[in-house]
Amino acid sequence: MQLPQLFLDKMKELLREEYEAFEASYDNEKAQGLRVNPLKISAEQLLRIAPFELIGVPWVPEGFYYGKEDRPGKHPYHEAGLFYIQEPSAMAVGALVDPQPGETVLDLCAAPGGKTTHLAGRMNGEGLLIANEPHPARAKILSQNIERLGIRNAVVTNEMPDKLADRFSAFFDRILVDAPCSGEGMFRKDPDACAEWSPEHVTMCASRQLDILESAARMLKPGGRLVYSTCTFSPEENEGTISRFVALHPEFVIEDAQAYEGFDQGRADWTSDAASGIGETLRLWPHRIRGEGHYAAVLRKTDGEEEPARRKYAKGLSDRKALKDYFAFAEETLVAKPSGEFTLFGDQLYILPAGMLSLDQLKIVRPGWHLGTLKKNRFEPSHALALSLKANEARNSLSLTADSPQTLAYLKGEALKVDGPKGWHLVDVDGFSLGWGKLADGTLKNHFPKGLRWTGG
Ligand SMILES: C[S@@+](CC[C@H](N)C(=O)[O-])C[C@H]1O[C@@H](n2cnc3c(N)ncnc32)[C@H](O)[C@@H]1O
Repeated sequence: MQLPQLFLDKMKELLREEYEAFEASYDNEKAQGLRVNPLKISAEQLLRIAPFELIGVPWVPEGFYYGKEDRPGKHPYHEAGLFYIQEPSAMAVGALVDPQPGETVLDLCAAPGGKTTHLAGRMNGEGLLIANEPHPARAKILSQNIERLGIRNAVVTNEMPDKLADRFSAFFDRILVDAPCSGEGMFRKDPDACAEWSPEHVTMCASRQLDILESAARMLKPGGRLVYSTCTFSPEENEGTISRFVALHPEFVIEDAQAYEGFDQGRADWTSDAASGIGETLRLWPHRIRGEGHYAAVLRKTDGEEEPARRKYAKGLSDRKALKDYFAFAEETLVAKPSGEFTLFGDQLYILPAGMLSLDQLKIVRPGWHLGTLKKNRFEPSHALALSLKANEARNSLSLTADSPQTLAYLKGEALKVDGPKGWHLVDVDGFSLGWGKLADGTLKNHFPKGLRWTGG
């Protein structure tokens, strides 16, 4: 592939004796990975049932390489949210954030959701996860991935970081800034990143990264953890950005990020005025590990303003009479009824994650766990609700197997001939929910979303 000559010249000067191995890595086969979704299945179980060969990624227990010929993204298990296709070096970042169940966590540059879904898996449905993405179309894809993975406790916002910071000052236990960058580690995957590259673009990215970190700093609680990552190699956007940030914010210290065999350290000699501790940050190189490359820094906020004494929290619906059709649906269809603070966005019904602040004046793509639509005199469950349920959590289900023609027909949006009681049925593949169908007179009407339906043979 044709890489920008100025980029190659720069890497040669930086990497010296390692440069040849770095350049040669572009001719190697691309490492392809998937990360198991613990909200649905354990790694051991996926290894037992997956029809493709999976080999563990050494630095994350949830991560696996799959083979060149395999297409896990085109398997029904992908539709059931059992895993997320993710570049293996990117998996190191979620592990560094290390969120715990019950915490308050922000993913500030989140689309398409590789890291958000990793964080959500580690939080195990407990606590509040806010995933933000300023580009509207990308925020929608992020929201769809949250839905497919069955995540209940995430809110998706579509804001610029400074606008969020005005609402969420000193609010989060952990924040991830997976910053927009010049994408030098994406050149093999994304030809646009290669075409867009220029020294000026690198400088522009570095300045934007510092702005984003400024907002992140305001939103972190004292004692909180901030993880910064990029998929680029340029020192300006890595050691440079972090050193400038720490110089402006003495209340932040760089912590030792856990390195695995093959990981390299941040280079103090690649930036002027390197922050103390820059050598504790991580560089992942495509010629040293099986992955495209990444940079990551872990910082701790040691001091700063505490949470404001008074906060405005999001309020649930007080008039539950408006939800009578939903309650009737839940009674008839669900074994365990979702509980929490209900909220309506137009006719869309959600449950707010506990501890969510007021959503007023913010652009919200997903205010929480999406239950469905209040229609005239009836309730229609959402795809998100289906994917967040275990097969045995619905009173009626239709169990299919991955290789059955009915599964393919269902994913294509066809109606199925089925015997059983009238009403909503949760369709599952090998015990993992896939979507809804509504049964009447021996025909299951297909409610797999139109935009997700499989086309072709
Ligand atoms: C490296 S990507 C994030 C990848 C994502 N974390 C994942 O793992 O799937 C950076 C994201 O930041 C978004 N972005 C661009 N400008 C931004 C800004 N000023 N503030 C926050 N995010 C921004 C981009 O649209 C892009 O989706």
